[in-house]
Amino acid sequence: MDSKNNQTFVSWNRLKKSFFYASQGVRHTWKYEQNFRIHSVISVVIMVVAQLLTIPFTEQIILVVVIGAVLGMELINTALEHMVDLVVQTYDERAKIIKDVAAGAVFMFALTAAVVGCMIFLPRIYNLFF
Ligand SMILES: Nc1ncnc2c1ncn2[C@@H]1O[C@H](COP(=O)(O)OP(=O)(O)OP(=O)(O)O)[C@@H](O)[C@H]1O
Repeated sequence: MDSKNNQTFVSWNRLKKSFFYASQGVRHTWKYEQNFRIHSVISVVIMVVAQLLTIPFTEQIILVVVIGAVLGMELINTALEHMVDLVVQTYDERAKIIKDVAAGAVFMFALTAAVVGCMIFLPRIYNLFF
């Protein structure tokens, strides 16, 4: 950790370190969290299909925002799980509530993303066949 006194407006070194630590967090989550891997792969597939179906740019932006929200929520959920495990080593009803509610938040985001995906893709897929 370098000193935060004597700060310049932008320290490229600190910015580089921030990206590095953040990427380590993403890598850790990718390695240990199955849901994150599933959501990431689905996200790539969705964006590829959006290109193939030539979905308008504004709707693609909506997809990117929704996908980013789901993946970001997965990362926060993972951080919360680790924080709970750090503090609580035994069964605790409050730990259960924290983990379950955080998982519920991911679920809500994923559900919202699925609804948005259906609203964008279903009419196009329907038009392809009928
Ligand atoms: N210390 C605890 N006390 C009580 N219940 C717990 C505790 N730790 C985990 N649980 C329960 O087990 C569930 C799974 O917790 P765990 O930490 O294993 O998450 P996980 O299986 O890794 O979840 P995910 O697959 O989303 O990463 C929690 O949602 C919670 O209901």
